[in-house]
Amino acid sequence: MKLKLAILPGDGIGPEIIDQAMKVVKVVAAKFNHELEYEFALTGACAIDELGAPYPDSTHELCMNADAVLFGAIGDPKYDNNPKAPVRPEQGLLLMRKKLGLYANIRPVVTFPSLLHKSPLRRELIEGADFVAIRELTGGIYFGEKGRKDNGNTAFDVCEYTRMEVERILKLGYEYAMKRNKKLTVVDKANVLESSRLWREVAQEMAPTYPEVTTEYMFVDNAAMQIIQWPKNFDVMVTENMFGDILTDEASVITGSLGLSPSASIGIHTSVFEPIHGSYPQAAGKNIANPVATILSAAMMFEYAFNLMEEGAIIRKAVDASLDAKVVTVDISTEKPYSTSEVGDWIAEWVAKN
Ligand SMILES: NC(=O)c1ccc[n+]([C@@H]2O[C@H](COP(=O)([O-])OP(=O)(O)OC[C@H]3O[C@@H](n4cnc5c(N)ncnc54)[C@H](O)[C@@H]3O)[C@@H](O)[C@H]2O)c1
Ligand SMILES: CC(C)[C@H](C(=O)O)[C@@H](O)C(=O)O
Ligand SMILES: [Mg+2]
Repeated sequence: MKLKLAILPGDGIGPEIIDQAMKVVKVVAAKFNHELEYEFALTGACAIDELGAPYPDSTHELCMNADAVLFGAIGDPKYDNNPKAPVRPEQGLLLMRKKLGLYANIRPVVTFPSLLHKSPLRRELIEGADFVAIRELTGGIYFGEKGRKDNGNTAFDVCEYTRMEVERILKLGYEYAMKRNKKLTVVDKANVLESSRLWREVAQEMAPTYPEVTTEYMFVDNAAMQIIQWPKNFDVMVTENMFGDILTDEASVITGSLGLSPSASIGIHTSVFEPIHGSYPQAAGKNIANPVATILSAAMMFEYAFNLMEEGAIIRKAVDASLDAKVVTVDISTEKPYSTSEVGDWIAEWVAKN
């Protein structure tokens, strides 16, 4: 099969982790006789520096013409620490999501048997935890009207959802639940927010269409607690943009490190595969960041964008083998940590040999 990819490394640790994922992608493509075609493009702070925009038109065109996009991370402290910056790297990510129609961000939360001791949570609570968080990605407060009034002394961000946006993401949630353990948890703040009440209303209307699925409603504050107290009670969780952002960083504590959490952003025009973490600027250029989230995002790319399940599976097996063999970065083991590139090499070699 021909695999045409757009590769967007981004900022900070982005280029280092994308290098490792690409080592693995190349080995998998060669092993299964796929024709791999890929091109790199700028996004984030590096794109602002070089081309004056965080998601330049040339990058968008490349993404539109690709079968799938592999994305690293964006963000730079020079913008994080300047609330008055007129243009920001994060705007590039949001614009990419909007322009590619990436309405659903699938964030699996699965524990790794050899890392159960790494989580601050008790083993018996997390052993066997396996759920999927589906985060709405192109609506809500991220994309509502925002601004200042009263001479800049009052600021506002509007949270808005249309029925169509809610139906679309809930439908995906139900389809996931049907393929899994038939339980859907709709997370909202319907006791306070009107936008959440629309979510709950639409979910209540849709639930009878999926009689085999148990629909559960949970307020987001409660969900934040239950995710880490009883993670095994979740099967598929669906929620709005910002709640999903926050809850899934929290959920990474179950697996042991934010550096292990991959995602797939399913789109109308193409799909983007990206770790859930950011550009981790403190680690940039040090060859210490965990590349596994990005490597597992590449596994999701084979599975979701190309329906190549064996290719995804071998990457997952290689990652499991690396964790079993303790070939891990410093966030997992401070005893004998491996570098980012050593972990990438080990996983790529394992795929080649097995
Ligand atoms: N999708 C994205 O591109 C994305 C996501 C989140 C944050 N950001 C941006 O990244 C920058 C830094 O944000 P932040 O510090 O809040 O979040 P971050 O996710 O970059 O890092 C938070 C912490 O998580 C850990 N971590 C993250 N990635 C890791 C990895 N691969 N290996 C090991 N440990 C890892 C580190 O302890 C780090 O201090 C900001 O500019 C922010 O806007 C971008
Ligand atoms: C950088 C930021 C815009 C982004 C988000 O909030 O969606 C990030 O945190 C993520 O999870 O991809
Ligand atoms: Mg986030």
